[in-house]
Amino acid sequence: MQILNVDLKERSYPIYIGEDLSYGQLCRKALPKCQDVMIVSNTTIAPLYLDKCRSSLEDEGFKVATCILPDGESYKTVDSYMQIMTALISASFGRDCALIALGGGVVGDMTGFAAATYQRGVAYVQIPTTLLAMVDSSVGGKTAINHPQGKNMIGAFYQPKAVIADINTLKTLPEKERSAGLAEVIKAGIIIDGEFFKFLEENADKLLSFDVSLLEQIVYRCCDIKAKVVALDEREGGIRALLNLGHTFGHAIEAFLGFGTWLHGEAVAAGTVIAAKVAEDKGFITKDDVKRICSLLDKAKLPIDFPKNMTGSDFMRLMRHDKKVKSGHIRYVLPTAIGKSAVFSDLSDDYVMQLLETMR
Ligand SMILES: NC(=O)c1ccc[n+]([C@@H]2O[C@H](COP(=O)([O-])OP(=O)(O)OC[C@H]3O[C@@H](n4cnc5c(N)ncnc54)[C@H](O)[C@@H]3O)[C@@H](O)[C@H]2O)c1
Ligand SMILES: O=C(O)C(=O)C[C@@H](O)[C@H](O)[C@H](O)COP(=O)(O)O
Ligand SMILES: [Zn+2]
Repeated sequence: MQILNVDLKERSYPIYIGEDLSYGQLCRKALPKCQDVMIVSNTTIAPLYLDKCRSSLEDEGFKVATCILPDGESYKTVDSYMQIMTALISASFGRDCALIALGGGVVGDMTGFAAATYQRGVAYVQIPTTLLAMVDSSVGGKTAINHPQGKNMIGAFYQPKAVIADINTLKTLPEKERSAGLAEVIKAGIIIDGEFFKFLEENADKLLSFDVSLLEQIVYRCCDIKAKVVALDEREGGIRALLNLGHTFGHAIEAFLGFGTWLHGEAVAAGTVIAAKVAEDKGFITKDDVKRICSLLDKAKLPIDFPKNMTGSDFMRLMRHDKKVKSGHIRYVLPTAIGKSAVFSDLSDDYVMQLLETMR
């Protein structure tokens, strides 16, 4: 087992990465005085991992309740959030309880938001079971639910007490979901770590096979990058915005098609290509680097084109809700090389809209 630390002073926490991790023991370490825990999961993950998780927690003396939500991005809603609240209130859980998010990014984001708000804040632990959740969403404390008009519009920055990434759970993850996770992995390389991007290129043929050692290296490297970025800028005042590469365009795609039509990772992949092409048009990045980005995403079986029924003005309308908008200006994260990126706030709406039209 490998351990990383997210260094946030009194809100610091460990990330455990390995195979067949003992959830109960690691949760006990994170929640030494806690008795009541509620595992939040969904109807796909529960039959696979709930029993193991529950008995491991019970072995450590936790009293365990469960809340099983419907599966999918289309359920990352206020209704599901209310379902968690109702389960907590019905179980008479108090401020000393903790939530355990057992699942992918959807379960993790919703559980985190429920923890942030139940009785004004209770502890929670992330047990990510998708590649995307292991490399990105379980770390850093961004928690949220969607609003029909925009992605993650209701949420909070609220850090977990620990992250427990058990690589073995990825064995049951469908290939399409593995691809989606790779979008965030490749993103990490593009924005900040050119060496890592090269490593991914060198291993491109193996990225979609179940290679425990490769997956563990990837999860470790991504968590290390994210932990460092979050430690520098917990609430996205500066460098953390780089983790949003591809998301301004990607979130617009998700909202346009209806949440759950494209996977988050798929939308981020297509959004990353748009960002790279905008950067190329502006002369910030070479044609060759854009080619490398497209080629690696393509090898990971991710879309590199956005839905062609989406117009430039559809993008602009939806991107108005981006959380990086400041004083009415959409701010774009653009790659400037492989391993380098920056935020640009001086791109006019007309310019971006027309460029998007030429990409259709
Ligand atoms: N908070 C953050 O920093 C952050 C970062 C990235 C993404 N996100 C959010 O994460 C969400 C996407 O997460 P995701 O890609 O994990 O999607 P997801 O949570 O929907 O999980 C993907 C699918 O895989 C299933 N699944 C999960 N684990 C499984 C396993 N081990 N075996 C078999 N099936 C399994 C799920 O039930 C679901 O059907 C989006 O809502 C996105 O906005 C948040
Ligand atoms: O952790 C971050 O910061 C990120 O931006 C990671 C993203 O991959 C993630 O999808 C995040 O939820 C997007 O945040 P949002 O603020 O644009 O909703
Ligand atoms: Zn993302």
